[in-house]
Amino acid sequence: MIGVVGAGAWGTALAQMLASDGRDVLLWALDDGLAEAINETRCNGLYLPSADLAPSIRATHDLSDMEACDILLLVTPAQHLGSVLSKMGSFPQDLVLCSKGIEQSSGRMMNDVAQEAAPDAQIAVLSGPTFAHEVAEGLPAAVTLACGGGDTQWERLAPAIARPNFRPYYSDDVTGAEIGGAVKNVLAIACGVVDGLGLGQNARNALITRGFAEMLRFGVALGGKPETLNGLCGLGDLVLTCSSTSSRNFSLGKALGEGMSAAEALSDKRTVAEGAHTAPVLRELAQRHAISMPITDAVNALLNGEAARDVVQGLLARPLKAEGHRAGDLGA
Ligand SMILES: NC(=O)C1=CN([C@@H]2O[C@H](COP(=O)(O)OP(=O)(O)OC[C@H]3O[C@@H](n4cnc5c(N)ncnc54)[C@H](O)[C@@H]3O)[C@@H](O)[C@H]2O)C=CC1
Ligand SMILES: O=C(CO)COP(=O)(O)O
Repeated sequence: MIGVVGAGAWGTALAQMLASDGRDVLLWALDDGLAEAINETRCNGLYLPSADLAPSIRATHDLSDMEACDILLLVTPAQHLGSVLSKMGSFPQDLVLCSKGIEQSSGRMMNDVAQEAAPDAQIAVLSGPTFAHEVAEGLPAAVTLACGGGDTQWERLAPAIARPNFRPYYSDDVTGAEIGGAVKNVLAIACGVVDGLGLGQNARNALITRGFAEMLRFGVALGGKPETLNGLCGLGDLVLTCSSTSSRNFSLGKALGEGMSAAEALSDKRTVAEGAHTAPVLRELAQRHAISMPITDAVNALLNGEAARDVVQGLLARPLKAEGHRAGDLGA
């Protein structure tokens, strides 16, 4: 049986997608009341109210129930993955990371967090342009499934996860896949700001393109492959998240651009805008590796309370330079 750890919007949507052909799915919810409500009403009213959940999904609040699963999809917010895994007694062979972020307290990617908790498990990363509500509706989507265990892990996971409208593409680049998902959330905040300030579509697409250059510089410097970042979990997810108010990160940026204070915009604690948590640690890592990431710096300035117009002005006033970059080039 396949298990999904985390019953937010994405965990619930993945459970619904996996159960679409009648297969059993066990969904772990942090909140006892939520697990009960899902089992009784077939609805996750807190995080994905629009979906009428399939009968083969069963929710539980008891993490030890997840030990019955032979594959676990991990879908907690990035900052909570370590604490949830530390409460689990044993793990199956395959752990599939679906969270998008970097652990603030340690600067570690989710892969390192999971590998420490479960040293014998093989880690894969599922990431791509996938708004939860669309996947839950059964609309077509494609993702990168980066398998640390290579071809043999892919052969186990692909048939367990693929469905007619949900297409995983194989990669062996766990690092690149993780970096794409984590960095695009920070860049989506910047694109939301441009929208909130009414700066137009030219500006937004300039920011997406220059943001992608940042993602590529950072990803390659940390060991990811350019072709991974050019794919669904990098460019694909960046374009989706930077173009729609369905994104919590884009919406957070938009609110900042419209004049809301960072403190107020961050006060919704129920749903997660991962970019706000990843931005400071991403900046720290970039500085440590001497990688130029001006848009990431700008998002940090915004989250620290600097006025949106001043931050944008600062980006536009940077010295003029060549656009092209080579893989491995850390300069801007
Ligand atoms: N919503 C989406 O469309 C997508 C989300 N993701 C990623 O999936 C991850 C989870 O996001 P969502 O499901 O959207 O979350 P959400 O914003 O819908 O819900 C918040 C989740 O955080 C959990 N939570 C809060 N405090 C916690 C704690 N102390 N320990 C453990 N869990 C805690 C809640 O139980 C809930 O599951 C994020 O990393 C996100 O970037 C990835 C792809 C799509
Ligand atoms: O990761 C996502 C789409 O691929 C969801 O983006 P948000 O977390 O910004 O809503």
